[in-house]
Amino acid sequence: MQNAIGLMSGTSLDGVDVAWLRTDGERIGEFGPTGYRPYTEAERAVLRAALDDAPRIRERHERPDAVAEADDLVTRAHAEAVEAFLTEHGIDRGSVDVVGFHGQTVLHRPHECLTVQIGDGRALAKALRLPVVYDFRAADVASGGQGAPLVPVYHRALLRLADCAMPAAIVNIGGVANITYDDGENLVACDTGPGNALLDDYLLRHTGQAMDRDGALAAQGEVDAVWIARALTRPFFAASLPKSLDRNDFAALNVEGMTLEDGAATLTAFTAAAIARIVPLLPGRPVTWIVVGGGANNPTLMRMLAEQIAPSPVMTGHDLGWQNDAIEAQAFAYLAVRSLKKLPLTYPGTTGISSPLSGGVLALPS
Ligand SMILES: Nc1ncnc2c1ncn2[C@@H]1O[C@H](COP(=O)(O)OP(=O)(O)OP(=O)(O)O)[C@@H](O)[C@H]1O
Ligand SMILES: CC(=O)N[C@H]1[C@@H]2OC[C@@H](O2)[C@@H](O)[C@@H]1O[C@H](C)C(=O)O
Repeated sequence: MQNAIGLMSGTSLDGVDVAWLRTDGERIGEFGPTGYRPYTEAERAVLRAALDDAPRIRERHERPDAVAEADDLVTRAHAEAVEAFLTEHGIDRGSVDVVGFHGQTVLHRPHECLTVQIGDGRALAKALRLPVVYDFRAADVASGGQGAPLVPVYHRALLRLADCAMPAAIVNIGGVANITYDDGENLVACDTGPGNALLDDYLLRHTGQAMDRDGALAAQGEVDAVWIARALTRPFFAASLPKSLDRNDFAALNVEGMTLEDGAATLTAFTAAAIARIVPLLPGRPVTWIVVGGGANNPTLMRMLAEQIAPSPVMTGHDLGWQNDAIEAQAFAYLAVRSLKKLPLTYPGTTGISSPLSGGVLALPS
């Protein structure tokens, strides 16, 4: 078993999640503390500017304009996050075997063999004086895979530990939402559509708030079912599995003519309806549904999803005692250990590659 620290900066652009995990890359030995280092408003503005400039990237190592500034920022924020985490929890640096560093995705176009995660793994290894595994998506995309989602293999380990009724589905609702389906034999996964990013962006534009906290606005609005039916005609929803998304693939959809409450309700319901849309494409109908990620903290979204999935009950990871907001960070700790052991990170059912594939790049501190 190895002691790993996982780091995730997700598509919500809210901050860096940190998690400690003990694992041999197969089984979860022990969960540890978790941490969070939020981005400041100024840092978020730089990351948003990087998302705007990233579509100019043609080769994955290019860092045009704001992307270069964001690259340094992401490395620095992660180094700070780990240092604070080690201090806060009294973790001896020498006891950490590896750090799994996802970085920040600024562009994801697997059909063009292009996925870009910024943040410098080698600089982070040097700053932390620890081995760092980074660039988890590149090998998969280079082999013709979607390069996402990567968490399914960790979700499978969580399901085994929880001993859930099969088939089971874990739905992660971050900026983008994704699903892992596990029936004990098949491991199937894909992105499902928007998670919270469309709603977050809408709230930011209209209220200056970063999110619809506790789904309060959406709870007061009316869902525009016609708008949702139209949005669901986009080709992504009819496409077969596997499939993945860039954060901004749905950014052109807007609810600008609606009241603020109706717009929030409609975008929230769109996330739920898009998740339900995946069910007929899965090998079977899940009997266990577990929601993880920030979206699980939004009761309006949870209610709308439960309506879509009924009669199966929908739980959150909290209900199972999981550290719900740190699961992706734990996943990158787990994937880092798998990478060191050259175990597969991705499978034909999760990203569409032809055979199970390892990935990640190791940077040593010196
Ligand atoms: N109390 C809450 N009420 C409503 N929404 C919430 C609440 N807490 C978190 N969220 C939503 O969850 C989002 C953060 O989710 P999460 O941390 O899973 O995203 P992420 O790490 O960017 O994920 P990913 O990489 O999967 O896109 C916030 O931006 C917000 O939209
Ligand atoms: C390209 C990219 O960074 N995708 C993210 C994003 O956020 C959620 C969803 O879209 C998922 O596909 C992925 O993140 C998680 C960690 C994953 O790869 O499983």
